[in-house]
Amino acid sequence: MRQSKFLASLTNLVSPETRDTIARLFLTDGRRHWKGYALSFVFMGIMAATTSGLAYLMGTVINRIFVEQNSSAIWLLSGAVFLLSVVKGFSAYGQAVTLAYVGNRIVADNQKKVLDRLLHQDVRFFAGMHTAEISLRFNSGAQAARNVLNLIITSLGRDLLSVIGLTAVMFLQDPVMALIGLGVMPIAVAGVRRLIRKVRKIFEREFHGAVQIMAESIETFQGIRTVKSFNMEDALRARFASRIDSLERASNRMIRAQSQSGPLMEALAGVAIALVIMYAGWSVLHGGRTPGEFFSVITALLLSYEPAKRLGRLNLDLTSQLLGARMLFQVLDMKATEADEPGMPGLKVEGGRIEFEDVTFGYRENEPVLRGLSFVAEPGQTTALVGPSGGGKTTVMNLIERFYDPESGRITIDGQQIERVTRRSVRDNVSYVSQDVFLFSGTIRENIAFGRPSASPEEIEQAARAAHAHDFILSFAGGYDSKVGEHGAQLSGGQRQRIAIARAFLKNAPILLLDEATAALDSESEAEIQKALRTLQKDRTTLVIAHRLQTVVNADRICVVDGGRVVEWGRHDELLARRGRYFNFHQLQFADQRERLLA
Ligand SMILES: Nc1ncnc2c1ncn2[C@@H]1O[C@H](COP(=O)(O)OP(=O)(O)OP(=O)(O)O)[C@@H](O)[C@H]1O
Repeated sequence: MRQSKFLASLTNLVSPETRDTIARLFLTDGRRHWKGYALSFVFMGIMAATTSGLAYLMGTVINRIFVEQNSSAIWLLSGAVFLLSVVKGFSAYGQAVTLAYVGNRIVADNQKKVLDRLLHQDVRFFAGMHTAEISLRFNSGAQAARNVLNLIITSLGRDLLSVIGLTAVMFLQDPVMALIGLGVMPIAVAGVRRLIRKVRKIFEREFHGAVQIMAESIETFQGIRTVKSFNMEDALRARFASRIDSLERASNRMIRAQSQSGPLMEALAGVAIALVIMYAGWSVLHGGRTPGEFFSVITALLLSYEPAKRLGRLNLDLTSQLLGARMLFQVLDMKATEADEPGMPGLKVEGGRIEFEDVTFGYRENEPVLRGLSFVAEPGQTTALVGPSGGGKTTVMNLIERFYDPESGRITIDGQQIERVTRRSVRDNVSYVSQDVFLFSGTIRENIAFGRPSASPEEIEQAARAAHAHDFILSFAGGYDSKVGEHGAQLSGGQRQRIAIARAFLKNAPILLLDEATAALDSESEAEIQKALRTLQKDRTTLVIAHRLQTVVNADRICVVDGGRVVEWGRHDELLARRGRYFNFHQLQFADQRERLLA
């Protein structure tokens, strides 16, 4: 009972939240690497013992050499001091390297875990959190876990053991002097606790400021063409300057708050040393004490000053790191929003017939985008989705890919409801070629191989030929190994699309989702792409968001999507004859295109 009270009083020094975070870190990363930590603890023990030994020897040096004038002690004692210093140096090295190895492993492990967690999140999650915040959590969170553990381990190992050893030396030499020297410690601890809340608040603000600057800078550089063509540089410069300045002010406030413990510690150490000098001076001069004891205590006190200062600041230094660790845990604790139920079967595609039955879906609650949408895309045929902007065409594609699931209604492929099979199997059977092609920084070869990472160079080339991309790829000096630049910045729009088509050829999935480019390409490029797409569509169930009349005219079925429903469907001529929505839509587009041709 008494012991638990004692423990409670000790743990009351920190908040329950802090306690839980630390406990979790020790039980996970700490436990996993206990051998490494134990080894570094041994090194730290040796360091503490040698430091204390050095302080103890100081007393002997003064008494033997200076008071007793024993010349043989000179060699012995200087040899001992040298030896202790060498051992201390090596153990400091061992401790630093061991801790760094364990720490780097913890960072690497946590980064892998965070990445895994993030990859299990659905598209909705990424739409809700900025890339900058995700990457900051990814980097600083993982580092914070290491920093907390290392701070605590070094404080407990090196600093606390040193303080204990040096305190023992002080007590051995003169208990009264020791008590005077240590009497100031509780005041230091109380002083530091006051600063913690302040540091925490500033850190939170600093983190949000850093996220904002990172987010805006990413957007600025990604959208650099827009920035330049609208002459937005000056406005952006001013906006960045004010954000950066306020982050600078927050960092300064943080340093000020963190350093406020400095003057307090220095003053208290000064008081302790002055009191020891007063007492010791008096007792050496009048009380028959030897100067060696005095020197030993002063040396121990001076040596314990740095580790004691670090111990006093531990809680303060931990504050910001603990917040980082908590952010890490928030990511690690996220439920996988894309987890398939255990034991779910895979999708088995025969023809690839897609059916939407009365599907309702909205990205936000009570804001339906699809309102009871139904249609069928027959196997091996091309079904075109047309309709006004914002009508829900891309949303249909998103649901087939299972980026989102419908609120009600059923989506089936060959009779199997896609919500009842694994996401992986659905995506394995679907190729999506969108109008905004995403290329990863790397080579052209790597970007095509995204369609099937195990593909051989011959298969990659075959896919590129089918996509009418082979010739332009060879026209680059590096051929297939040419770099595409970040997001494919070094390729034209038409070239990027042909790379995307090559990816789809390589993937060879039975279902093809095609989001036709709206942007006008030059006619040669356009013709190449059309040819490539025609080959790609052969024998696949193709669902195409059509912007071109040509695609619509040739489609086996056209579905007019408006207001979240399919309002008309049929072949081109049937729909024209009906003189309904499609007819109007077609007239509008046709007139527009005629105008463009005449211009
Ligand atoms: N990620 C999202 N979060 C919230 N709303 C979205 C999201 N994506 C689309 N929407 C909304 O859903 C509606 C349908 O969008 P969708 O992209 O499906 O239309 P679309 O018919 O493909 O249009 P377009 O022809 O212009 O590409 C729009 O009102 C749009 O604002």
